[in-house]
Amino acid sequence: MSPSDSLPPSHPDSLPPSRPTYLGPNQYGKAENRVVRITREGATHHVKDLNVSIALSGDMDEVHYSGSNVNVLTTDAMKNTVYAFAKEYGIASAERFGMHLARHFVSSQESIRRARIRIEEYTWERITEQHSFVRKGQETRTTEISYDGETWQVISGLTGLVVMNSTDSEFWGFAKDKYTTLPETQDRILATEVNARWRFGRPGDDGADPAPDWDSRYAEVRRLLLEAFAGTYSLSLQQTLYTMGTRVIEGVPEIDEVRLSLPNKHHFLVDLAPFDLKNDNEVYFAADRPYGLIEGTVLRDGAQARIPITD
Ligand SMILES: O=c1[nH]c(=O)c2[nH]c(=O)[nH]c2[nH]1
Repeated sequence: MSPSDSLPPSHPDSLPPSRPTYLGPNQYGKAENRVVRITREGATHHVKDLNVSIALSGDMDEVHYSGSNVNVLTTDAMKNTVYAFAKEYGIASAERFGMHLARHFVSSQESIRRARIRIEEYTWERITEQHSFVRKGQETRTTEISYDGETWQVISGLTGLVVMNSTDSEFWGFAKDKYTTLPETQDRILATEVNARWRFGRPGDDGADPAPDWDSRYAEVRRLLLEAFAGTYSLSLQQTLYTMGTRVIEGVPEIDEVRLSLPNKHHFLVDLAPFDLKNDNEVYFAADRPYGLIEGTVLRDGAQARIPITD
């Protein structure tokens, strides 16, 4: 039974007798507020990444029956509260943050009797000591093998490897037309989900060439991709893509081609000025769509592009 099921429904006696329906359990709120909070300890950054869903209930008969909004705290205000609290109080833990929000809504609004805060937390592990992170949860390893009786082609890869640099990323100097509104930035979060495929130029055929050790190559490519992402001071995701591909080609002699598809997981600084709070690159809205999609192939000198462009 969800908490809302236990709420007493509006009593039919309180309605005009002619009314054929009455309002049962109800709740409302802002779902999936994606908040990323960066805390800086010198050059060492800490990340909290939450998906916060708020559901409030209380004296909400009138808004349903007559449309009167006097008791309605806007879902927009709920969203703003998440971001403002992230700045003002930080996010020590999802539980503490959720309790803080729930208490706030119930105690600050007379019409709100119950608050349910659901939080999903995405955990980030460090790639480097300071500001590069990989999201916990296994990526998917992929491979595609073709053989025509003579020639082997092996294209291996990974999908869903989510990484973030909480600094060392700029984006400015771009072309501007009359629809360009994106502000230039000298310090932004750079986050992406690495989707990579790499083609072995010499896959071996149980004959002359010994086959590569597939598992150790996979581990090596993954490590090189992460190190290149973390270690690149980025002026664009395109530049980071090229560096990542190059690092793999340089590091693994059997690989001739790397294709990367990198969605730009945008993190927008939240404007906290309306609440008299300064956002010093601390509180971000993690948007899930639309997203930039940066794709490209990096080739060893002399190699042909053979990885199909499927995305
Ligand atoms: O690294 C980026 N490359 C782009 O092409 C682009 N376009 C955009 O709006 N933001 C970004 N960021």
